[in-house]
Amino acid sequence: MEDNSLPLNDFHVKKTNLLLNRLHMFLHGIALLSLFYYRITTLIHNDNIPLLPYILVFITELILSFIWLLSQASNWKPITRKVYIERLPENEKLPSIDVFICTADPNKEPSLGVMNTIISALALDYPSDNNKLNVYLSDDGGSFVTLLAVKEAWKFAKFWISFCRKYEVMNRCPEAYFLNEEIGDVRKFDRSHEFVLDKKEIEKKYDEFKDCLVKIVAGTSTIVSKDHPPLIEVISDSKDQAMDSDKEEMPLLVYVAREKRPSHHHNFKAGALNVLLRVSGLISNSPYILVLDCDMYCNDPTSARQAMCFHLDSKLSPKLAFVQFPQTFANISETDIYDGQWRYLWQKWHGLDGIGGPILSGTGFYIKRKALYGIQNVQEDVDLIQLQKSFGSSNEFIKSVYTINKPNIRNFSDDSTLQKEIQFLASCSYDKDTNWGEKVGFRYFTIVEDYFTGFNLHREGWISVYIEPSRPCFLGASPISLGEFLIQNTKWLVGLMQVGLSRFSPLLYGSLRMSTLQIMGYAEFAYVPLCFSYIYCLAIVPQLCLLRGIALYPPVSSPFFLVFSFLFLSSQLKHVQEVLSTGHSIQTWANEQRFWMMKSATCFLFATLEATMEKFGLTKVSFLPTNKVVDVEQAKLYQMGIYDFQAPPLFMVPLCSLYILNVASFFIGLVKILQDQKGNEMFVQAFIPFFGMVLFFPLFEGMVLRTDKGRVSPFVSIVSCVISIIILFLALVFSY
Ligand SMILES: O=c1ccn([C@@H]2O[C@H](COP(=O)(O)OP(=O)(O)O[C@H]3O[C@H](CO)[C@@H](O)[C@H](O)[C@H]3O)[C@@H](O)[C@H]2O)c(=O)[nH]1
Ligand SMILES: [Mn+2]
Repeated sequence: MEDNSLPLNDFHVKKTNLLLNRLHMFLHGIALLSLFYYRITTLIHNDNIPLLPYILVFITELILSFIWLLSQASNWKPITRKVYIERLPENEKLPSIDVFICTADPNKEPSLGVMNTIISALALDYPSDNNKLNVYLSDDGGSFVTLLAVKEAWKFAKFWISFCRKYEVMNRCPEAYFLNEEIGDVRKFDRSHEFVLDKKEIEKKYDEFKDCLVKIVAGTSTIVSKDHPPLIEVISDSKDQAMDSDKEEMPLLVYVAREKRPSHHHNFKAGALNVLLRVSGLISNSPYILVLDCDMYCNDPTSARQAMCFHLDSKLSPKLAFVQFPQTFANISETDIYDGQWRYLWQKWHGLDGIGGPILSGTGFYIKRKALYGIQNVQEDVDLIQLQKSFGSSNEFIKSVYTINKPNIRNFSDDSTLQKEIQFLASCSYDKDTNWGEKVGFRYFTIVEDYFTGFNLHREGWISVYIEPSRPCFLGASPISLGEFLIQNTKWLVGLMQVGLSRFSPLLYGSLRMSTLQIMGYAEFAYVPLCFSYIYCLAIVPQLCLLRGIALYPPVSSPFFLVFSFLFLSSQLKHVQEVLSTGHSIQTWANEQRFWMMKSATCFLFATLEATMEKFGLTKVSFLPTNKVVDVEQAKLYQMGIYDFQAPPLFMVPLCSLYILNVASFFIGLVKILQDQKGNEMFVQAFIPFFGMVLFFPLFEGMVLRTDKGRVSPFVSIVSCVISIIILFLALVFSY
């Protein structure tokens, strides 16, 4: 029985972090003010300084300081949460859950991975009688391969689920289970003869399932259709039903391919999720929804119960929109050279949790259906026209909006009116002239539907919570090559910048409706791409001025030299402290620094350009799914912690050009400093390229020392050389 006196969850403020963060904030803030003072007074009193480089440096310092200021919101009050699932009410009293899984392209998202995600969701540790657990797959590729594969997955899942339940298996993703033999969880059973036999049997079934998938993939077209009617199918084979009457209850599994027409914009993942919201509304209509990307399998079957510890907490629940778990990845290498685990980001989520809730992060969250519908309190007296404007013209669907908590499972297969209605809800024009994507459901405005939907919910007064259990509840597949990482980051940053440049800018749209800290938290993400200006300036201007003997920073003998040194040390040491306190090594600090600069020089720049161009109607932004097919060569390099520089030249050329420019400036500059005896004035300007040169030593290796496939291609090296020589030449010839 539920014990009402004991809370279902608990949180505590991370006091040491809070104190360190605020101390850093205070000291670093004062140092920044001193820097501004130095810059302004030098500008006013010193007639000899060359204006252009000086002002460039100052402006970009201001931009970086602005982003730093915004980023302090997520440092303000970091908290961590704990749940007590043993205190949840008994199974019969748990609310039902719909799981939404999205896939878009069987060529980029191999079926085996997608099916494993589906199977792991079907096997969640949650009551599956009375349709407490329902899984919906959205297939945006509308591909026959996926439909056939789902049917096979369902057949295998029946055996798999009973195996998992019988032996209390923790890792319910079959591929992962058979890959990393689990010892701890089945210790009770591992010596039993029965277990050994059952395990052999299920492993054989899994191999058969895999063989079957291979055949399906080989024999079916994987073309992604952009022009097809909606297809919705409840997966179950009635033939087996009688035979299986003694077997366990299975969750419901529904395959949904929404209608696609070239003439209709499909709004990417947000569009797909909204179709699932509507379709599931007429079938299971669960009050809570778990959203998963097709490559994010359930690694801990208790995630639903963990989430319910918040959703069923009577104090939190009325305002709680979603419970966010971190995105963790199964395939991060030891060295994590591309910062694929997003350590830095999830730290921020703890901080945002302390000021109203984490940002929605696309996958691994349990969200309240009502929050997505924009109805905090159901008002019975709203008129139908108004409701149709909000939810579209399906009266059946509108009815479902008012019966969320009374799931009314309907037998889809025998009910042709229901089938028709669902087809209508999955049609590509249903959204048109309604509030879908604007005030209802996942929001369409940007390709980062997660960030923007969460932002809107927070703005409407909802809160969210972040829980990071020690055993990751979900594990995904991270990209493993530099190129993929940079492309993926650019995609996100374009989306964020789209918001930043629009009327939805958190600074405007959020004001009056959200707390200042929360606005800052959202604004940091929307504007962080602007840091590209700082990195470009820092990687070019001081170096060129060094060659010309122009000092941009205070001499070592000046008291302001201390200010600059302090700023550098304070930011680096703060980063080191965060890295160490989250259990990582100094190597992680270097990797994160390097990757942040790489992103700034490429993703941040391109995101700003693309979002600006879109703003002026010069381009159209689209959401291309990240490639999840593993290249063996790339995987090898990645595991060894060696950079794969075979990224698109568009990314590599800026990086290599800046590197060459810095190496050249450092050595020529050093000679010049020694000749002119200008060590005092030029110290900072020699230090900057030196730091870059050392930090980016892997680029030097890639261009000069390496001969393997992942080195920088000679073409990129030559183009970069030419570009840096031109810049150096121009800098030496022109006067400022
Ligand atoms: O038109 C589309 C495009 C994508 N997807 C699905 O969306 C998911 C995420 O796509 P992916 O290519 O893996 O994007 P990532 O860049 O890895 O995704 C991150 O960023 C997205 C945008 O912010 C979030 O939606 C994701 O949850 C988050 O993991 C995948 O399951 C896709 O199949 C669709 O269903 N329809
Ligand atoms: Mn992904």
